Amino acid sequence: MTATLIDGKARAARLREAVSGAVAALKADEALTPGLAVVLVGEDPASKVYVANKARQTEECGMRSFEHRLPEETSETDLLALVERLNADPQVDGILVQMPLPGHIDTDKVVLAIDPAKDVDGLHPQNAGRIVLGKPGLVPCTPQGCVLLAKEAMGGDLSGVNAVVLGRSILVGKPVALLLQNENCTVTMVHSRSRDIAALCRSADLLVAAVGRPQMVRGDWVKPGATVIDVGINRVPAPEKGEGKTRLVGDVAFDEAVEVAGAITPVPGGVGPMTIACLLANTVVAACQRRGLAVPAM
Ligand SMILES: Nc1nc(=O)c2c([nH]1)NC[C@@H]1CN(c3ccc(C(=O)N[C@@H](CCC(=O)O)C(=O)O)cc3)C=[N+]21
Repeated sequence: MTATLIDGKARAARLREAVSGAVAALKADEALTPGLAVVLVGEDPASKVYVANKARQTEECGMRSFEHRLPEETSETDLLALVERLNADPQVDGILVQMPLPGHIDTDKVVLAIDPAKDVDGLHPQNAGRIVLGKPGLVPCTPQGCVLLAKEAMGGDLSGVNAVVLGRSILVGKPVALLLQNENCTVTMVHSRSRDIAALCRSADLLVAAVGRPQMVRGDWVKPGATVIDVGINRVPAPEKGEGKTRLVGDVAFDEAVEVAGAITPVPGGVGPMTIACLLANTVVAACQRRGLAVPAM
């Protein structure tokens, strides 16, 4: 038995189509063009690629993209001043400050400075708190993408599903667990101090792997027929492709898990593309909520 592949690329393309439709309607009915500002500090090559992809897809959906590339040695004061300018700019509906920031900048301070109404990353404590309370707000993109892919694979309704979230990071594990609880799953959080991690994972009908350890989840950690969402994007050496080459692998040993699972996300082409699509959707949500407009279905 081999698992069904959950096509994150296709699901993300569908979400972007919905975003494009919503943007077209906002332009026609409200003379409103949502805008997303992305801030990149420094020269990290992977971050540069992501930021370029975000800008391109923002424009493809009919929105405005504002890119701010700052040198590595930018001071915290200057970055905070830019965030304040973007907070005050009426053309900017969403603000994303690409992580990780250089070591001399206090990331928490920067996140706190972003207007929660423009926090399309969903990282501000006010938005994190709204998830805890089960209230609508701006939901972090990768966790939202995980939920959408799980729903796609499990017939649209996650009520009563036994879900295990491996990893408890602020960026993914914790918010995914909260979102799944809001979807009426029974959620177990598994982390480095958990006892018998493999057995806990094997109890899951929905397993979300978000630990950042390449191929940690083995085939025999997966319950036969389970849905597996692999959040990991790890670059590992690939000598078989040639000297110095690398490839992307997830937190799941895909070749093993695909033989056991009912459905599984590939890496690449799984959660990654959903993250960016959810960012675009959040920009539309932010643009509408800020103006008291109804948020379109996407
Ligand atoms: N404030 C902030 N928000 C973020 O959401 C954020 C961030 N900082 N810093 C970096 C991480 C990483 N991230 C990814 C998004 C899409 C792919 C993606 O589309 N990946 C493709 C493959 C890309 C490749 O080939 O390298 C895939 O999985 O198919 C990956 C990684 C967002 N991040």
